[in-house]
Amino acid sequence: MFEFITKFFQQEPVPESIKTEIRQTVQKSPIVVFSKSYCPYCTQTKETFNKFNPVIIELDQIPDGGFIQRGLQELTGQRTVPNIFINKEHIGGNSDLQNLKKSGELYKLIN
Ligand SMILES: N[C@@H](CCC(=O)N[C@@H](CS)C(=O)NCC(=O)O)C(=O)O
Repeated sequence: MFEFITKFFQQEPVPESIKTEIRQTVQKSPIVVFSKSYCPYCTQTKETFNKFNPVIIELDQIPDGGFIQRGLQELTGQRTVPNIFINKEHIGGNSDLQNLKKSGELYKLIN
C-alpha cells in the first residue's frame, strides 16, 4: 500500500530533451521569459520588456508546460514564473527584474 501511494505521487523525471529545448531557446534569443498567461508578475515583466521584443513562452498554454517548468527548476533552482533570461544569463523572477530596472542595471544588460 505504502509503495502504491509513493508511486502515485512520484513525478515522471523531466526528459533530457526538455532541458535541451530550454537551453536552446535561451541561447537563441536575447530576452526569454517563461511565463503563465494569468500571472500578474508575468504581466509586469512583459510590460517592462514591451519595447525589447522578448520571446515569451506561456507555460499554461503549451502541452509540455509542466515539464518545462520542472526543467527550469532543475536548471535554475527557480520554480516560479516569470523565469527570465537576458543574453543567456538567468536573471530570476519579476522582483529581480524590477530591482535591476530601479538600479539602472537592466538597460546595461539589454544593450
Ligand atoms: N517573487 C516572484 C513571485 C512569482 C510568483 O509567485 N509566481 C506565481 C504565479 S503568479 C507562481 O509561479 N506560482 C507557482 C506556479 O504557478 O506553479 C517574482 O517576483 O517573480
